Amino acid sequence: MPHSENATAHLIDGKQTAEDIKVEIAAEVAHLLAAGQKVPHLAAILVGHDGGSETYVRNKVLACERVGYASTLLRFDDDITEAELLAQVAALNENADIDGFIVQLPLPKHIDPEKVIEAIRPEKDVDGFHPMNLGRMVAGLPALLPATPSGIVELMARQGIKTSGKHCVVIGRSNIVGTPVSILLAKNLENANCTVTLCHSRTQNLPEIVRQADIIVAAIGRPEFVTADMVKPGAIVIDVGTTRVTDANKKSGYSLKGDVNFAEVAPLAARITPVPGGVGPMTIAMLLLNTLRAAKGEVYPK
Ligand SMILES: Nc1nc(=O)c2c([nH]1)NC[C@@H]1CN(c3ccc(C(=O)N[C@@H](CCC(=O)O)C(=O)O)cc3)C=[N+]21
Repeated sequence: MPHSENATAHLIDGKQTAEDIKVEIAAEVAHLLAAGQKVPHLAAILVGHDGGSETYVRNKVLACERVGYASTLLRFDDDITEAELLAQVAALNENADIDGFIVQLPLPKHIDPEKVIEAIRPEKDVDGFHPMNLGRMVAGLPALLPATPSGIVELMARQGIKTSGKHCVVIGRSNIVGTPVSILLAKNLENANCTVTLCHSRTQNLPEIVRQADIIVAAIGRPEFVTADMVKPGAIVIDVGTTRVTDANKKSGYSLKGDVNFAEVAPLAARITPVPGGVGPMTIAMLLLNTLRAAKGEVYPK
């Protein structure tokens, strides 16, 4: 179905799909309550005052309220020491009421994110960033899966996009998105079963490789990096980018730009995710799902 006439008819509605998932989670929470059990409890650590991080963490807390979870937000100034932050992580590890927690990234430069992530108990690591969860994911063992990558797989599955056997080109090799999504897409998870090519900043002939993709996952963090000349007509385009750019016409003072030049690429694509309203809301829905799985001891029995 190449060359769509209507620029919105072929949008992949991540916001609606995330809503559907939240409704399913809320029903499970109602069951837990009816059975006299405690509701899942998600905690988030936010260090500093990065505008984007504040928005995402606030969205996560709001999403908890929506599905009936308990939530705790721990805020610290960006002069918190690494030792203090590690002590906060240890306290959440020990707190039996907390089922899962995240430490919002990025962290200030004087704090080593790897050290902080490794300090999180794998069974409470609802971001799926701990090496234990990453290793289990790679090995195909039950694991808490990172939210954006599993959200991308879930989104395509729920939108009826057939990915099995297709060539997926992932652009970007970050620990949070590019690397894990390339692994998940190659697995049988939700019948993903893609043939995956992972491109990055050192890739030669990148446009030529991306043009071979049936499915493009753009996770570079550079606004409008993917242009029309890189897209095969009829491709599926998943845009993971959410860069804030100043925009005097917006009340907030900024607008969100994806990694795909939407105006150019949308007319070529069979299906495409918008920014906002695509992958972002799915990330939050999958975080909630991970929290439920952690609370139920699904991956690491309690
Ligand atoms: N420990 C940790 N875990 C993360 O999962 C994590 C993180 N750190 N650091 C930053 C990135 C980014 N991220 C997003 C989550 C939701 C939206 C989202 O909901 N976006 C909305 C728009 C929100 C807005 O208006 O800014 C949308 O695309 O429709 C975007 C980005 C999670 N991350």
